[in-house]
Amino acid sequence: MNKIQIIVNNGAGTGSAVAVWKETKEYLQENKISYNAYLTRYEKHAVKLAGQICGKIPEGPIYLLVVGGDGTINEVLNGITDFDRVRLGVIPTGSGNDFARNLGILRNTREDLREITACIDQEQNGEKLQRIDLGKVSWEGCEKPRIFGISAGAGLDAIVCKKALHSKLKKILNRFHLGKLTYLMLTVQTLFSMRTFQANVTTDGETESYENMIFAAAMNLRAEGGGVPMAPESVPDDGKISLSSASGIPKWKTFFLLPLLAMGKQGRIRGFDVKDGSEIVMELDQPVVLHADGEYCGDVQHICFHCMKNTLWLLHTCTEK
Ligand SMILES: Nc1ncnc2c1ncn2[C@@H]1O[C@H](COP(=O)(O)OP(=O)(O)OP(=O)(O)O)[C@@H](O)[C@H]1O
Repeated sequence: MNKIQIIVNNGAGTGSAVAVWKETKEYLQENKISYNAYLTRYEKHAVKLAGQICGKIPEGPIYLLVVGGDGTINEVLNGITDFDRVRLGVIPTGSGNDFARNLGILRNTREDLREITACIDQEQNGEKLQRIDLGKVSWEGCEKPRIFGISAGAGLDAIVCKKALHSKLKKILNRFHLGKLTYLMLTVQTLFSMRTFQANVTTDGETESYENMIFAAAMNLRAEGGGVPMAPESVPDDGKISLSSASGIPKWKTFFLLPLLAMGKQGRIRGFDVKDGSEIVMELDQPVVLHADGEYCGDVQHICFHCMKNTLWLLHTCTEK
């Protein structure tokens, strides 16, 4: 069996990452499981590390664990060069952990590791692992399409993600485990200050126009932003992206509807819409902030979301949450 490879972001989350990594090492040593660990040293380092790991294991499955949050997982997904051979395990240590939460990955390190090692044994015994879709987003002038595990999107949530990346408030509130409050505060502030936009959305060849759009989130999994179910019916391996959008709703009304969105009860509200497709193209009337798994991509007008069906093998037995 190839050794387990582990990419660790010790700076993820609210300070618990170091303790989780210590517990992970203890578990692996107790169970005599050999591994190579790589600690991320700077932003985007995990992209490079994932690529190097794929390159140095010439054959057989690559058992790759990520000890980190959604940003680190996104970087790893963008660095993997051989999805057919990689089997990904996640030990969540971030502040949002939407990837893990959506897939029902437990937030108990030892339980997570037991599941991961059981999946490796399962594969060694010839049993199939679970595979999920990934999303890919490209835009005008992008050097390389960006892969996402959870979601990518334009408008309100993307602007909030961009602001949160450099938010001093988030760093302070994170210390008190109140990071989510930053998102709430930024969402309300951004909702009232942002310009809405017009969008032509083509879903698998069928075009629809939306006036005064507030956000459009292309969901690979069900929820983003710390568990907000933007696409409550989304299925992780159906070969489809769900584009969840809000448009034509007065901002004051949207403000009062946000709690319903947080509860996944937006289904029957006029102005909220979910469209499923394997390829979704958006043409916007002005540059709008775009994110992929919470990472800022650019201010863009032409966006293409594509579903990479059944691309990622997981070292988890997923229960959709
Ligand atoms: N040594 C490092 N120094 C500075 N930044 C780093 C380092 N290692 C990783 N990073 C950056 O930290 C960012 C955040 O990490 P991560 O997403 O794992 O944690 P998080 O933001 O707390 O989690 P979540 O996204 O689930 O809320 C990543 O986008 C990555 O680029």
